[in-house]
Amino acid sequence: MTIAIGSDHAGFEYKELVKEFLKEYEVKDFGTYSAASADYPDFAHAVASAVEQGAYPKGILICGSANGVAITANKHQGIRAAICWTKEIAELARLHNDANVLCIPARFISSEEAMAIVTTFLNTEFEGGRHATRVGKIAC
Ligand SMILES: O=C(CO)[C@H](O)[C@H](O)[C@H](O)COP(=O)(O)O
Repeated sequence: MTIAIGSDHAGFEYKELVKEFLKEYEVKDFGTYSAASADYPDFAHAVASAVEQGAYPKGILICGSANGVAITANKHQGIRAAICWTKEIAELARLHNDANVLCIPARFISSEEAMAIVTTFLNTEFEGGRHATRVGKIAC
């Protein structure tokens, strides 16, 4: 599985750690490529578009609070981007919401917590059933 990843400057360090951590995956990095100040929509739209078009099954976006990248990614019809700050929330985002983009708040969790969230997000399947009915009603 190839994962799409992107961040702004606030998420740059964690993005590099996630890439290192996900050695068993291929990772397509949509930037940013340094810790210099950058605008989160540039990277969130790039990752969201790639996932929406089916080029990658899942994406990971990282900024300071995760709000900016999540708000941006969720503008895309085919995207269900979830802000996750614990692995339990990440598990529910997959089980119940079939989230296809994980949004990590780098300024509010440790790197260890971030890696646990990534692992859970990538290894949890959608539960379907009543949740599929609800997910089907999200698009407007
Ligand atoms: O988009 C965000 C908040 O909604 C992210 O947290 C950004 O990383 C943050 O706004 C960046 O802030 P900075 O003061 O420019 O570093």
